[in-house]
Amino acid sequence: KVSAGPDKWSDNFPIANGPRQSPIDIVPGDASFDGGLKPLKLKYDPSTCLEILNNGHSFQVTFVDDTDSSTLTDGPISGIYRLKQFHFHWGASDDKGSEHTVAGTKYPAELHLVHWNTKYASFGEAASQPDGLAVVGVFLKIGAENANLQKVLDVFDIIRAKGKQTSFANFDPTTLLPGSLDYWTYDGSLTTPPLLESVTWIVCKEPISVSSGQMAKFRSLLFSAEGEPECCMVDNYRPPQPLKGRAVRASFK
Ligand SMILES: CC#CCOc1ccc(CNS(N)(=O)=O)cc1
Ligand SMILES: [Zn+2]
Repeated sequence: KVSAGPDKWSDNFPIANGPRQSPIDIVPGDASFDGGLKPLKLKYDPSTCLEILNNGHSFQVTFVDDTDSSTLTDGPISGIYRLKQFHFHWGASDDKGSEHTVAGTKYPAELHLVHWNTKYASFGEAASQPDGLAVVGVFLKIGAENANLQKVLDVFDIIRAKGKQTSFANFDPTTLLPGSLDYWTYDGSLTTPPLLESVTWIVCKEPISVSSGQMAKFRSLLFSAEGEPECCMVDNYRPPQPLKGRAVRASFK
């Protein structure tokens, strides 16, 4: 059975209409440069990479998060946030797919690296706190084939259907980051249910490349489980939500 789309989420998750929902349209001209923002410090240990899973609304690569081996520090946050997983959002065609937009521009896909604040005992505990999570967003732009991304796409045949997972070791998410770590940051939420308003968003200005053929591979995944009518996993992005007076800060001029 296909789950209800973003317009229906407020039925079960009233926070969908809350004051700090994500994603948003980032308008560079409205962002204020903040010289107090530190450079992002991302330190990932490939040996913490565990498995890759089709969870029915995206695919995610999960990490062992019982030590401070893969962390996000500095940037707009204080303390240590541990990498839990990364996943993507994409469209049915190259003209859409990202969750955040930049002055109305949609990218074909967006990478999310999800981290939780170690001042809390676990991801689940952190996810219910206003400073509990930090998600680094990276846009994908059509261009050269991305060899690092290809390592992830190469296991898609094994996780094609909802609920399928396979071990996935020694992958370094650093290889999916752009050359510049200039970013915009604002207070937001998870973009999928439970839509919790616990995310410090950190959206990189510079996209990484993906080829059109690689985007087609994303679209070969299924929302449906084995034995169900096949439903291609596409358009798994939430559209931009009202800013409701929030400030968007830029780490760069
Ligand atoms: C509490 C809870 C829970 C489920 O954990 C997640 C983790 C990531 C996400 C994806 N959210 S996003 N797109 O904002 O990174 C949703 C639920
Ligand atoms: Zn996401």
